[in-house]
Order: sequence, then structure tokens, then C-alpha cells
Amino acid sequence: MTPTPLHGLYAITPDTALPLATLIEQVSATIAGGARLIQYRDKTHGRDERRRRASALLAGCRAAGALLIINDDLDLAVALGTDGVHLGRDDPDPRTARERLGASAIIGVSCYDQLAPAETAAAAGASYVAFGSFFPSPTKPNAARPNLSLLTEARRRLALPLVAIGGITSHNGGSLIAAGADMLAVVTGVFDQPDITAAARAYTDLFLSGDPL
Ligand SMILES: Cc1ncc(COP(=O)(O)OP(=O)(O)O)c(N)n1
Ligand SMILES: Cc1ncsc1CCOP(=O)(O)O
Ligand SMILES: [Mg+2]
Repeated sequence: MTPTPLHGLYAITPDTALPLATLIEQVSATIAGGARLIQYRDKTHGRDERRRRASALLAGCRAAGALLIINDDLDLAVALGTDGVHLGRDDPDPRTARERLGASAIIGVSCYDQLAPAETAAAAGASYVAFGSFFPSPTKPNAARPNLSLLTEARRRLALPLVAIGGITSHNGGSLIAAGADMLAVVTGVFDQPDITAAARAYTDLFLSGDPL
């Protein structure tokens, strides 16, 4: 079963100075493991290098039938025509993103440990909302730390797909799905593993069984 775009593993690229060729191989390995939604998140490089990397990743994702979301940089998402953008509190407004990217774009919004920004984002036309960090995150150790009840309440209150992020492994991910998460957004648990394809498959398999726990 090919997961729908807003369901399953959401692989987020590591903030790395690795050569672009290596990053492309790693993303390809996540897709081989069943990831169909990829996010390019880069806090390291300047605008020109980010554009070079995003353009190459977009070509690879399109060839492999995966979708590419750009983190933070709405101008880059618009310039390249990526499948969408992910926005946080310091990034452009989702309403502006929807106006610039169009009706079919995927627009994700960070909501940290709060329900109110998720309701605001839904009203502004977001495609999904993300909560986390649910577990200690190697990538973002200082992130806000909601408990699982936030997912359950968001599931009750919101009609759009819910993303969980932060310290997610194939062992704790099932608890997030059971609490209401439609997607598991993962950096370290996929990209920092010796076999990236197998690591990705361990997450995508969580969504196939009726009982993720
Ligand atoms: C799905 C998803 N959730 C959260 C983030 C965090 O993005 P980041 O740019 O590190 O922080 P904020 O701008 O959201 O505060 C993400 N990239 N993807
Ligand atoms: C970007 C972001 N936002 C909250 S936690 C996080 C990082 C998730 O990375 P990891 O899967 O390595 O914990
Ligand atoms: Mg951001």
C-alpha cells in the first residue's frame, strides 16, 4: 500500500555539511524505505547553497514519486515550485504561503506544545499542523515538550492531518500514532542510522499494522 502524501513517515533532512551527493543518497534510501514526504531543513548553508541542494533534492524526489517540502524559506519553495513549505513562529504566515504557493501546495505549521496556534493555522489554510518535541530530541534539545494528550485533544478538535516530531524512534512512534498522529516527522531516527532504508521501513511499517503499539 502506498501511503497517501500526508500519512506515514515524514523524513526531515539532517542539518549537515555532508556533500550534496551523500545527502541525495540518504534521501533516496529513505524513499526506498517507504518515505513519501521529505522535508529539506537546513540551518547551516547560505541561500545559494540551499537553493542548489533543494533543487537537486526536488529532482530526486520527483523521479522517485516522493514530495519535497522546504523548511523556513517560502521564497525558495516558490522559486523552485516545491510541493510545499513548513513554517514556524519566525517564518512567514501560512496565509501568505497559501497565496504564493497556490491551492494544491502542502503548507505545514509548527505548533509546538499548544493547541491554539494549530486552530489558527487550520483557519489560515494550513495542510497539516505539527506538535513536538514529544521525546528528547538530539536535533533540537531545547524544543517545547508536550505530552501525548495534546495529540488526542488536537485529534478531537481539528480536521487536518497531525504531525508528531521530536526524538521519535520506531519503538516510541507507535504511542504517537495511537494518540492520534497521522505522520511521524523524524531526523535522527532515520538519517543517523547505519541502514537508512531499514530504519525508514521500521517507521512505515508502524502505519501498516492495525495496532501500532
Ligand atoms: C514537521 C516539522 N515540525 C517542526 C519543525 C521545526 O522547524 P524549525 O525551523 O526547526 O523550527 P520552527 O521554525 O518550527 O520553530 C519542522 N522543520 N518540521
Ligand atoms: C525540528 C524539530 N522540531 C521539534 S523537534 C525537531 C527535531 C527532530 O529531530 P529528531 O528526530 O532528531 O529528534
Ligand atoms: Mg522554521
